[in-house]
Amino acid sequence: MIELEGLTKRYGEKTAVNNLTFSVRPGIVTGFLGPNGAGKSTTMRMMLGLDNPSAGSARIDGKHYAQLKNPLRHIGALLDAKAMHGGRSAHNHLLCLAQSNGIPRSRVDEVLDTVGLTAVARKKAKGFSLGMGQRLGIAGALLGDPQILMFDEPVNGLDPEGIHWIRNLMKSLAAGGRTVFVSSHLMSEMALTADHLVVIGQGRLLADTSMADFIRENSRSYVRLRSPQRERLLDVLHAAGVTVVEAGNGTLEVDGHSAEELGELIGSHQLVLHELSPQQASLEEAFMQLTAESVEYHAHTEAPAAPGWGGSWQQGDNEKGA
Ligand SMILES: Nc1ncnc2c1ncn2[C@@H]1O[C@H](COP(=O)(O)OP(=O)(O)OP(=O)(O)O)[C@@H](O)[C@H]1O
Repeated sequence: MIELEGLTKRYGEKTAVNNLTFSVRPGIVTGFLGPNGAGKSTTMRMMLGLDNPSAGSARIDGKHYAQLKNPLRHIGALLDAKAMHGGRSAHNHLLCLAQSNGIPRSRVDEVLDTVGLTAVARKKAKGFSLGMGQRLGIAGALLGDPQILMFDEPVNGLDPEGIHWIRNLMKSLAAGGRTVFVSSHLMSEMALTADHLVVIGQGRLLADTSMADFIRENSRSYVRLRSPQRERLLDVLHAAGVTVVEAGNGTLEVDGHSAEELGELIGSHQLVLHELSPQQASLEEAFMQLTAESVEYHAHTEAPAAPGWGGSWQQGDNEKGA
């Protein structure tokens, strides 16, 4: 269990993390979301005792990180996969970690096997691809067989097979009763992995809720209808007091009624339907909706773009090339 209480971090005038209070519970995967610069990494660093809070506290199993006797046995973390001695082999990197943390050396081969790096265990880490580096970082997090795992952008640089692997790894760690806390900007991946979400924006807590509730509360759900008897269908819906939005291409959208209710109503008038489908927004849409106000770095989309080119247009770029 991780518990934050009023956690705050100020850098001069800038409040990077602002009075965060939430808990990360065992047995589920908790996703940690926020736009760039929202304060996710700073929060994670404070949880691991790498940064001192300006106010408030972060507790790991009831203790500050610095009070943990064998920290790697309590919490394993992947923060920055590149933060390792590149001249060491994967095996030696993990062996050093094990020896300095009272972890049996037998764990080194076990975790190398878990992350699929056994074949390259004697190769120097500096020659590793981004994805291999991520796997080695994850091996380091698993080394002490901790009950709590924290991953900052773990799928960075991983190929589809690697992404699938880390998703299953996190789910199985949680299913085994561990606490799993993971940040990612890949919303589609987060939607498949996390059960619970903590969302922050400009350092403040915006949501602490289940994935299903988050999507429901921050997006519009509606039912999409298509019928070759469109005019008659509109008459039936209007007569029943149902508000309909015409979405183009003959498609109708209805808010506030379930697909079951609409199906019963339309069926009772013996109308033909080509589509009756409940629509739920994606996590990405719900996230954009919630965080729209707190995005720190917006791209400029107002600038005129060259025909057929979707990027932003800056005068300077043109001048440089002239
Ligand atoms: N050492 C520091 N000194 C000054 N400002 C900092 C420092 N570390 C972070 N910040 C600022 O604090 C804010 C939060 O940064 P942080 O890296 O925690 O955000 P993040 O949510 O992890 O972002 P990203 O998704 O881009 O990784 C940013 O505005 C950042 O510029």
